[in-house]
Amino acid sequence: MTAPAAVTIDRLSKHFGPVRAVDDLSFTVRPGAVTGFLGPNGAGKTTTLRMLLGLVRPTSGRALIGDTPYLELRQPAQTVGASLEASAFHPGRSGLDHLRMFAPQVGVPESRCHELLELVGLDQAKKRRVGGYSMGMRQRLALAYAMLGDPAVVILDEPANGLDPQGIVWLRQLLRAFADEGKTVLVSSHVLSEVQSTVDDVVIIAKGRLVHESSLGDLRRLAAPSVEVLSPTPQRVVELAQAQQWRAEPQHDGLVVLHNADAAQVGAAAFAAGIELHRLADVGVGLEDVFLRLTGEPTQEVAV
Ligand SMILES: Nc1ncnc2c1ncn2[C@@H]1O[C@H](COP(=O)(O)OP(=O)(O)OP(=O)(O)O)[C@@H](O)[C@H]1O
Repeated sequence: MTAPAAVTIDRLSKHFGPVRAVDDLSFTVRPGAVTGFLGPNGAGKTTTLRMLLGLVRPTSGRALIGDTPYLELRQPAQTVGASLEASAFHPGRSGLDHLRMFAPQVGVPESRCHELLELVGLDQAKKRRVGGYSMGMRQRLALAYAMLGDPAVVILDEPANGLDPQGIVWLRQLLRAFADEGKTVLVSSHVLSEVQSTVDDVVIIAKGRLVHESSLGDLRRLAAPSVEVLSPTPQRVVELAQAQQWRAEPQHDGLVVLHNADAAQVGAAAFAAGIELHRLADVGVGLEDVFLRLTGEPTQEVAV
């Protein structure tokens, strides 16, 4: 593996005619961690990754591996491993043939192809034509392809697509092992819940722009708890909230939603203040809600 390198996206833009697919985007991805690159469909993730890999020319800005644009890397396959399109394999060739053809370019012996096919769980299927592979098997092959040169930077576009639950656990462990080795791992997804047990850091974009960049822990802290309170005296609940510095959102028929508080705190404070409550329930804001709020996606469009 070459020396670890960070990925830097610096004021990157790509316009397709009137469409601002990526719009003045900046963020960094550090070595030794798994970073989730998140955003709803059409947010600009793939376009960003394609620019990072020199496949699309930016309208403006820079995308760097370490301090070098991809196209100027001296040993690209040993530096960056990417799987952008798991469906781009030739259907008539076997998984093994795909790796074998790529191996001389990467400068690795054929034994490395077998080693990787075993690592991704395709040992039994390596001589079968890729046309007969499932989506999950293609994802595994794409991963083997990306890892052939033991790159320091690993970029995977929606790698969990098509994987079954066991496959997702396997992928999570593999990405963790890569990060533990010091690799820079960038994984895109349009579903936060799919990667929330895998990633250390998150970069969230919407409509081509950065909306959030932090550790997953910091994102979790944004998912503050909320409580639903039903009272015959909602005004007193609002006053209590003001005194306690909770944000209150009065609803209808005596219902008030309090933010940054949990049911135990509200119950105790209402009891101490002698406020009658008819209902008290935690309605915590989950991570996915925070993601939807940040990306401006209406909740009802979320598939469950
Ligand atoms: N070659 C192109 N020509 C015109 N518009 C494009 C092109 N490539 C992407 N776009 C547009 O740019 C925007 C961002 O697309 P992109 O594929 O980068 O998003 P994404 O976040 O990867 O989405 P998804 O999760 O659906 O893959 C979309 O509006 C898309 O239609």
